[in-house]
Amino acid sequence: MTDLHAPANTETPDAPTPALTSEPGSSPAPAPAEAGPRRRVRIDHLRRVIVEARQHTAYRFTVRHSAYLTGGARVLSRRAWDSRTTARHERMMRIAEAGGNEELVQKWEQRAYAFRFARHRRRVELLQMAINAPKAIATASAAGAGTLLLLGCMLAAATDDLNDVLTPLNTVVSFVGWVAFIGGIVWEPMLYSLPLLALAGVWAVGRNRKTAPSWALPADTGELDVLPDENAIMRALGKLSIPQLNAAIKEGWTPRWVQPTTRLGNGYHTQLQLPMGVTVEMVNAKKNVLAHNLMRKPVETWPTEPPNMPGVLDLWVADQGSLNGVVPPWPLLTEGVTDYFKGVPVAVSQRGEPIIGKLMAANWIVGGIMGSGKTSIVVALLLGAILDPLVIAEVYVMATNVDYDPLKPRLRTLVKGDDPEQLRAALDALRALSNEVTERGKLLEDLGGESTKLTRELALKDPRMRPKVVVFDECHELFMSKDYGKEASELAIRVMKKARKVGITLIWVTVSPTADSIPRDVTRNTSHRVAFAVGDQVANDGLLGSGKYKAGIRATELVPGQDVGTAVTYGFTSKPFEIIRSHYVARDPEKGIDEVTPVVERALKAYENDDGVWEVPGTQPVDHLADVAAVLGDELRMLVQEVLHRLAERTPGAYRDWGPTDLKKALEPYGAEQYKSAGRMVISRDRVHEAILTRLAEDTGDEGGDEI
Ligand SMILES: Nc1ncnc2c1ncn2[C@@H]1O[C@H](COP(=O)(O)OP(=O)(O)OP(=O)(O)O)[C@@H](O)[C@H]1O
Repeated sequence: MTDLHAPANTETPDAPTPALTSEPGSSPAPAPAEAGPRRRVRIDHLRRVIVEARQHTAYRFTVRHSAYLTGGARVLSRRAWDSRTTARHERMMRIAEAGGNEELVQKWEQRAYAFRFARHRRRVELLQMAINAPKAIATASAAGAGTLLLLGCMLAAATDDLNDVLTPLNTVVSFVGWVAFIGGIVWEPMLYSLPLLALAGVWAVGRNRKTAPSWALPADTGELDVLPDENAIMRALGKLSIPQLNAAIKEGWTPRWVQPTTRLGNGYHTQLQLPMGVTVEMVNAKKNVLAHNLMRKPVETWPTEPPNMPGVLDLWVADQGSLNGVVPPWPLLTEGVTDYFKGVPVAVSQRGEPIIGKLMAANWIVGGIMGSGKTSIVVALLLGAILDPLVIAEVYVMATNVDYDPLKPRLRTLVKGDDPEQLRAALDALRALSNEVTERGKLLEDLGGESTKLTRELALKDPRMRPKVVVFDECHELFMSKDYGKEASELAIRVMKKARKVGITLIWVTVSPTADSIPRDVTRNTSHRVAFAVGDQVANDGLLGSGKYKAGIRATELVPGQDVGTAVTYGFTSKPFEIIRSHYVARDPEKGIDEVTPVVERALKAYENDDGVWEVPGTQPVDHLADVAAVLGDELRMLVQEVLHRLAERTPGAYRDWGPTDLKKALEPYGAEQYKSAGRMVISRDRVHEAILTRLAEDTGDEGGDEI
């Protein structure tokens, strides 16, 4: 028993099975474990040879042109097949069915039926013709011969020569003979050249459709793709691997260009209607590929859906590298005062236009990872704010840093640190603000009369109504505090809801913009949202609002360390979002750079000498008369629309939103407003010049009066 079982027991799983064992005397078969790597080495080697062969020009040339031929033949045979059968109809039905479009399915079904019916009729007619052909040929020949003989008889009668009876018949016969002779000569070369012509045609189709593998195609050295025009966009969309989009393109979809590609700021703007079954969200999910296809960085490519145009893809593609250029210096760096009620310059848009940060009736949230530029934009905003002598500024930084130290002389309060003591101070500030908004509300009622919100005149009337800017930096420390967080959240929401009208601006700054660290209602009630580079979708939507990431509004695409000072924002313009590049008021004590302190000194001086009167808000004094005169140039008269257009082009920050009424309001005091001429509203150059001269005379007169 033991012997019988012994061989079976000695077999190990690795031992070769009897069938695989080698013949006695032959070399042993290689172990299966060794076969794997060797085969892999051979495959790798083969793969390398194939890839290296692609480098050879002759090889690429051969493959390319052969592929043009086969590809062209494939395209043509497919076209032929499509035209002879109902394959195209079936395909369209499948697409319509997949898109749930019943109506379209039925339409294609009807077309397929009509096609089959017509084809059947054609075939029946052909068959009928083949049956009738011999009879028809015989009849035609007999009729022809009869006519020719008749002609011959008439000829013979006219010439009195019997031989002429057959003359017409002979002429026709010899003509046919000549045709056959010429045909015989031409036929042979034609027979040989026809396949060549067909081959050339097939090759041309293949070349046109670029049917060769991409590695074999000639290198495209053209710069064309850099311009994101309609063709480039179609090519880019076609390579997004969105099945519904690919199917539509394959079936010859041509989009409706709602807005053909036009130059807009530092980029190009296009709007197109997407085909059925393709949403803007689907395109957005492939935004990185789209950017790549358009030879841009994701942050330079902005596919969005305009709020009032469902199904339309709004695509703004920035110029390559437009985010890398230098941001102009802060306009108030060396001179100028501001007006809290008109806002302060903080950035330029990606399109190069100045961005004015609103303070009145605005609240801000600024977020982003460490070192992304949060403090710098808030410092620029604060510097702008304190350049208005009316503004009271307070800063609570719930961390220990020196970022706001240079502003201290002009700040009413600067609290720094994340100990309970400082958190408590921030909470107290919120408590005080909570009372203040109520008080200010009452004061506004008493002082304001008709006015529903604080104005400069009211703020000047009563020191208790001076505008106030309060910064809470690293505010998540306060909101997440076990002891103070809950109360702070409630107070923050309460203050923000009432602060708008009474001239209090809250600025929340955080590195952690999640629902746990910032109460949802704080974000919801914030008008100006600034997202510098953020780590993920949660932080993105925490700052910009829920659903923004999905809609393609993504600060996650800003590259940390590279896009410092660049932010995706909401609420700055009427657009669904705006990319801004903030001005940087530099300060680096180690390098001996300090642009902040001189501005603070200027602000302090203005504050101390404050007589409540200053010339200009914003960056530059805006002189409407001078600006209108400048855009009029040498024109005697100009249409109002043209003047507005030129003003907006010249100083977009001041005139972008202007309409005819604004223009009228600005020029009316000088008697230079628009009037009707030949049925159209125009501005007269002479009137504007006259107004400037009158103003000048008045100004000089005033100065002279003072001197006396
Ligand atoms: N707009 C800008 N242009 C150029 N450099 C900038 C800009 N903004 C910030 N920087 C540079 O980035 C550095 C970090 O900026 P900032 O302190 O504003 O970032 P932050 O997000 O507040 O960082 P943290 O969270 O660590 O405080 C600055 O010291 C400056 O060198």
